Amino acid sequence: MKALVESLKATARVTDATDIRAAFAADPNRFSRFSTRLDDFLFDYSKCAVNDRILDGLDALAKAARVEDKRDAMFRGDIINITEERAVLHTALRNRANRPVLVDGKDVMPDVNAVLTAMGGFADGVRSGSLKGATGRKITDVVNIGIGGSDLGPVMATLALAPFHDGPRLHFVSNVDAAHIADTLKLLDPETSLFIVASKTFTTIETMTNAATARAFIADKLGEAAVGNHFAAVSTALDKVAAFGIDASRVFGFWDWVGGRYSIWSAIGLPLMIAIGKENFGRFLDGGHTIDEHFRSAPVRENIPMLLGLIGFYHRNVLGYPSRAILPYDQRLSRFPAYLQQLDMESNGKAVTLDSAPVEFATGPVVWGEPGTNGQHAFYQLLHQGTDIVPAEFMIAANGHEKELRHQHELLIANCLAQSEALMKGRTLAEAKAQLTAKGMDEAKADRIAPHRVFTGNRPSLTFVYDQLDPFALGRLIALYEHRVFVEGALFNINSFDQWGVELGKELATGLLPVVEGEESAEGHDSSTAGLVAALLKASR
Ligand SMILES: O=P(O)(O)OC[C@H]1O[C@](O)(CO)[C@@H](O)[C@@H]1O
Repeated sequence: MKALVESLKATARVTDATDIRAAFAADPNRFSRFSTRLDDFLFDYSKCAVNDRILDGLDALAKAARVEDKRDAMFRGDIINITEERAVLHTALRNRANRPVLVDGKDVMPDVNAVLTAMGGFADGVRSGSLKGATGRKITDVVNIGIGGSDLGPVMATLALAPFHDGPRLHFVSNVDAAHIADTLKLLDPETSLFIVASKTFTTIETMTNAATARAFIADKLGEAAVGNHFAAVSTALDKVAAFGIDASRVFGFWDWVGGRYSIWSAIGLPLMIAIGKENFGRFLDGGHTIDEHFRSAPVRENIPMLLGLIGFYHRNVLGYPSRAILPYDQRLSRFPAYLQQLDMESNGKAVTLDSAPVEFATGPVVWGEPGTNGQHAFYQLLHQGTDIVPAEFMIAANGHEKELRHQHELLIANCLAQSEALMKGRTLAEAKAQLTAKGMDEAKADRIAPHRVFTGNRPSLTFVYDQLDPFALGRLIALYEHRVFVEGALFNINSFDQWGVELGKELATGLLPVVEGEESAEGHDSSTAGLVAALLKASR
């Protein structure tokens, strides 16, 4: 692998692959050669520094890393999450073909379908008003209490699918900061509120603390007996949910083979289903499923998640770019960058291989971003003229939902395309100077100002185009990025499905709580931590 990467570096140096601008000038067909489609879904990677030799090299890399074998092992239900000894089967949750999927010799599909049916019944009941609060009133507000994968997916997707939202209002409480739940409870009438406690493990301190606060809110206002009508839960730990006091008929299970950050397709999607209805939720699963079928069968040069992963690896390990920007030109995807942060960084922010050895490559990059056009007026300065190169990943719908405001959508499209064009083309010193002198600036001043107005160009970007942001398109987009993370993880030879890196901070927080509460001394902690505790205790009222 290392040798193949070195050879790719050499190829990138000696060919003119890295001069994207020149590659466009030399080849009028570059777009059609380096873009691919899945129905209405278009993936353009022509504005990346690739050519056929680079892509062949990446293909060889994928073969050497046995990416396709690893992919098949995932779909088959092999124990690929080796540190937790689990299969990885979020794909079974959207297996609309209903093909048997075996875990320990048992087909999981009947259980998957049974939970989906139960979710549908519950969602219908809440939406229609047949499932009421304890005082007989219809539920108007649903509050999801969860964090990480038990929050980000439903939050992101609910915002994304706002035009399809015809169920009760949704709220999301995740942070242990009391401000989050307090600000939410202020908006609610307890008689018409339903809380969904969403936690795979049902031990996460933030979620359990917020759930206890919500429980007290209902019990205080409506009496202890009302709690049952105002709570539901989503978890793999059904015994712990029962201990919390939520009736089994309002508990929706999933399985240890669904990672938290891959769980939007499971019962964790219940709030989304309540918002948009079970039919639309089904379309969302359909979208994910079409990408699974595509990922499993398309040849590398037509396989969008495979190409996306290979180009991601190329940017990180051949060209050495440390981050990637997710730039949806779709305001309703405003939380998509945050969602991808967890998906990508919790999956591939690792330093040990599957053989428990130090990794030989730079693993997952920093993932960040904001929707356009807002980002243009904030951080795009650095994207265009900063000293780091940040590959940009643009996404845009051909059609907005606001037909009557088509001109605004056209403006959005123009901005999206202009940004990728500007990143690629840039502006030379001569062009900058000519512009200034054309406006009447004298030569000496133009010489001084022009360097500030140079854009080096040759900055890579990818663009996704879809017809319209609907449940199907969103399902596709998420599944696509899930598989990209898989491909990159396979190339890094790491386990993308555990998250031990979040444990140490959790352990230390548990140890620090009695110190912060003033019940234990800070002795044994470093002087900075002890000093900060002392300052906070002194200032606390
Ligand atoms: O659903 P749970 O078990 O409450 O976990 C929430 C989140 O916490 C994490 O384990 C990280 O701390 C994530 O992987 C997960 O999505």
